[in-house]
Amino acid sequence: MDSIVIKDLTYQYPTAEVPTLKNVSLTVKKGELCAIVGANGSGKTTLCNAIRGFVPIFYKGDISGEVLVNGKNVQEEELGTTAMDVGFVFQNPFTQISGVAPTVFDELAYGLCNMGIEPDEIRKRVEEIMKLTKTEEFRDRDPYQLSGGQQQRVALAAVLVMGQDIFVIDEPTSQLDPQSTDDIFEIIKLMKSMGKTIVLVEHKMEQVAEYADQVVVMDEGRIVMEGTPKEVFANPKCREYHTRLPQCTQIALELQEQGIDLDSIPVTVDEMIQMLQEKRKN
Ligand SMILES: Nc1ncnc2c1ncn2[C@@H]1O[C@H](COP(=O)(O)OP(=O)(O)OP(=O)(O)O)[C@@H](O)[C@H]1O
Repeated sequence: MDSIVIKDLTYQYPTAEVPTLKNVSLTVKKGELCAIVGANGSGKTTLCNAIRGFVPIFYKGDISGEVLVNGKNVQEEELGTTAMDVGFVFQNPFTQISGVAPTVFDELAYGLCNMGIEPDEIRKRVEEIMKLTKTEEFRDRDPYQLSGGQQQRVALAAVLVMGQDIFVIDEPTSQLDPQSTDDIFEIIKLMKSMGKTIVLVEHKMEQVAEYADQVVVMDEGRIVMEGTPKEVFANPKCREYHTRLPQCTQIALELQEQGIDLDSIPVTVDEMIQMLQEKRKN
């Protein structure tokens, strides 16, 4: 089953002279992680905003084509209704925090309280998600006094607790150090294991190669490449779109350019190890 279906979407902001999204078509299957990559300004965030219905309902502007989320046309929904189906995580966790909850526990409970869920059920769901996301250690702390990485973990836990099936996560690790980035990807891995559908904008290609089922490369508002991480990153065309490659892919391509014969181009460290082991055997 498909969670998100985008059909020939063209969108222009009211103040822009040209469309920001041009004839974008994309299908994300239920339970899969679709990574959107591409240069700054290529339209990744605008595409995310189209999935959650903010484009055009909030931003206005001209739109043609369709965005279906769980079979519903988001342009026909009222602003905010799509949030019942799609959980959204922003680049800056500071903007995600409600500002009304004195502790991390209350922050996680806040959205559920607004939905009118029974207190016992709220407590149960919050405890469970805090355990799964390893945010228990912050439970009594003020969300604003956490580090950026800790805040981002809380932001992910706060959307996960709401129970939607689809998450749109826009550059969650852009301000984080390597350890905090790994912590965020542990939660993304957890979301995948729970069968969630994820659209992730991310510039860290090692993690994209490891976790994505589908990679979409955007350039100047168009989808210019699409496929599995291997299909996209091992294709030399990828380099034309200002997209950095996973480090091991980069090394393999450079070895090949130096005349070293490789049987395949790896996109993850595991694949690279396997390839070198097989080469040693032959
Ligand atoms: N509210 C707006 N009004 C007019 N133009 C906008 C608006 N928001 C974004 N744009 C323009 O749309 C284009 C795509 O922006 P968008 O933020 O979607 O790109 P992006 O790929 O997410 O970039 P980044 O990697 O820098 O976050 C840019 O040229 C940007 O200036």
